[in-house]
Amino acid sequence: MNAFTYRDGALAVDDVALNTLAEQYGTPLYVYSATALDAAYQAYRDAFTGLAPLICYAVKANGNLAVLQRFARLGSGFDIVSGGELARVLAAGGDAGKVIFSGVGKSADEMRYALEAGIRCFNVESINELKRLNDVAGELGRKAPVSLRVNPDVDAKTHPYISTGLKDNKFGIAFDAAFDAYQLAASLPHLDVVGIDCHIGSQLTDVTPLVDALDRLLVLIDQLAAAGIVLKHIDLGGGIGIRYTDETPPDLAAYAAEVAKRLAGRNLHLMLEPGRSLVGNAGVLLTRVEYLKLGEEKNFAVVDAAMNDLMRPSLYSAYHDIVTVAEQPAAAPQRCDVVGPICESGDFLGKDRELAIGEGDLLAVMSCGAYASTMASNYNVRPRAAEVLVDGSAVKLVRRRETLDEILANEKALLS
Ligand SMILES: Cc1ncc(COP(=O)(O)O)c(C=O)c1O
Ligand SMILES: N[C@@H](CCCC[NH3+])C(=O)O
Repeated sequence: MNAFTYRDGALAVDDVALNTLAEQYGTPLYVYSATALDAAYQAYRDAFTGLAPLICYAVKANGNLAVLQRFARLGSGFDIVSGGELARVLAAGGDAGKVIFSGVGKSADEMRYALEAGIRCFNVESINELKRLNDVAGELGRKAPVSLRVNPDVDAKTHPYISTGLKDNKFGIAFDAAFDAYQLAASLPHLDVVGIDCHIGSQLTDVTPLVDALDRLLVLIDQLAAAGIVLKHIDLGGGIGIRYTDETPPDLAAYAAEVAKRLAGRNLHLMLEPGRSLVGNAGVLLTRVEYLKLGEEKNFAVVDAAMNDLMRPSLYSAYHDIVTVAEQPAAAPQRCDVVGPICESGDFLGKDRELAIGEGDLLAVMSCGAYASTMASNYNVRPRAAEVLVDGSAVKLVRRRETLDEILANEKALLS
């Protein structure tokens, strides 16, 4: 189901035409569909029914508080990678008892914060992190629940920047070193070894590598059990891809069936950390054409959104569909690069797109619910865009457009 469809001549989400949102809130503007968020979460629930997994939404994909609140109300847990993300989850009413903390560089302060908040589990990524966590938990007189993130060395077959489960990636504890790491963890007095996890990469269109990783973890789980280290949960990470253009996203039910087959008869609670697949197609970025620059070699549509708003095309050459909000625009179609106002040649949202546009027209950059606003910056002193959440006919502003005062305030206060 696509949440964004043409209705009465304009692209709309639920009962709301996107041009009315652009007029009211200005552009660039992120628009999210509450219905699509709920549907994506429910799709996981339905596919994995029977396994009753704890779904820990990966906050890094989209940390807007309204999005987190929506998932929290549906019963979701959260996968975080920083103290900042934990603060967001708590501010949104998320349950600390359903939070897992991933990431290779947890600071002692972040560990303290998470321990005091009472999170569910630390996904530990190195021996030295185990030792640090043991020390911090000891200082607080607590036991830290831990899972080891095992790097299964399987090829997720995705973009090299978002592949995480190979030997030469920085993530996790090497498969061959994991058994010894567990023995160390079990011997440390302030750690409680509860689980195992892996996350091999993002935007996967084939579940085979995920299932291969699961098979590898199960071998280790059995070796550990034989040595008296009995784990309570297995966390398979995220990684399920979405359709940006012509990809076929994996079938969740088929993935769940493979997992169920392998977990049958084992006393292991399943956890998942989906990010992109819960939010990616629940959002678009609205932007207006400022100028058309028609040239001999190339045409450019200079729009008011840029790489600071949406970094994925510049960073990964990622493809996002770009469509006119008007269903039948007046202009004749022409081929152009859709570029932003930033002083970088890499500042583009799309290349060689056939678009029927004139200056002032409104465009929607599709599939912008994940890794879009969260990766935004103030480069070229551009304010972060506003964000709205549409639910049926209700529209809620969930992030104001940043003001220049807000951007300047920090340093201004320190000027002498
Ligand atoms: C540890 C961890 N968990 C979960 C995710 C979410 O991944 P995705 O958005 O591909 O579902 C990521 C990001 O790749 C991650 O690094
Ligand atoms: N930021 C990446 C995904 C990174 C996943 C984090 N481990 C993207 O936009 O596709």
